[in-house]
Amino acid sequence: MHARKPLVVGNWKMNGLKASASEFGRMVEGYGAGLRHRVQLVVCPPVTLLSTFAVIALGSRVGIGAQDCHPGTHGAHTGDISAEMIADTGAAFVIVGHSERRIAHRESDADARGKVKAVHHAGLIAILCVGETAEERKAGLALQVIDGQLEGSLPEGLTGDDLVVAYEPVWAIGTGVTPSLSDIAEMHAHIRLRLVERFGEEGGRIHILYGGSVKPSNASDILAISDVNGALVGGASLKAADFLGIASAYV
Ligand SMILES: O=C[C@H](O)COP(=O)(O)O
Repeated sequence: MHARKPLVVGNWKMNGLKASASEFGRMVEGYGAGLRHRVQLVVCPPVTLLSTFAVIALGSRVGIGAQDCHPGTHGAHTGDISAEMIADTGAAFVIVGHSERRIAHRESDADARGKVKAVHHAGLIAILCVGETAEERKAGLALQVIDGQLEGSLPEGLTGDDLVVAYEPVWAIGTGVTPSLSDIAEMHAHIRLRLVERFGEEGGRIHILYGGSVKPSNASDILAISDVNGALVGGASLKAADFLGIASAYV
């Protein structure tokens, strides 16, 4: 059984300017004792806001994460950011292998694996995203695709404590459409099985988040599913009221 607190992660994607600090401040303020005891909140702003958010979050127990990193530690990689640089801002998490990077930036499982390794070496926790396309699901290949992504993206030497897995069906991201509750349950149980095969007992404790059109109105149903240990939230994480509304499903 999963013993740790559930995890609700906000991925701000390419949204947010300095003025957004006040909205984040409202999230931090709203993370009162009632929520803190039941759920861990993490917000992943664009890198330009990482340090600012880390300072605002000080003492609040809201975690901060980045949305991507380079697999290397340093060097001639114009425009890239290393996991160590992310750690230096005070962030503790890094999203890796989001489908918006896998598809738009043609990132492979091998790319994701290199990044998970870098995140691990920097002492941070990787939130590894996996998810099938609509075509793959229609062809009955969803479970197989996720197996391939998990197998290809997890480096040797990783421990379960350094990992969060987020299941995000590509067709559910930003569309308002979600899989049926039974399809989510089937996939999460399948991922759990694979994690236990790979990490043993530790695999039973890894958070498996669901992502894709999570909102306050569907959060209670989705988050009540067995082996759904939290959510990775895009659009609805930009507003404090919506993000806290989703987390409140645990209260
Ligand atoms: O990382 C978050 C996901 O891509 C979900 O985005 P969404 O909640 O806007 O559908």
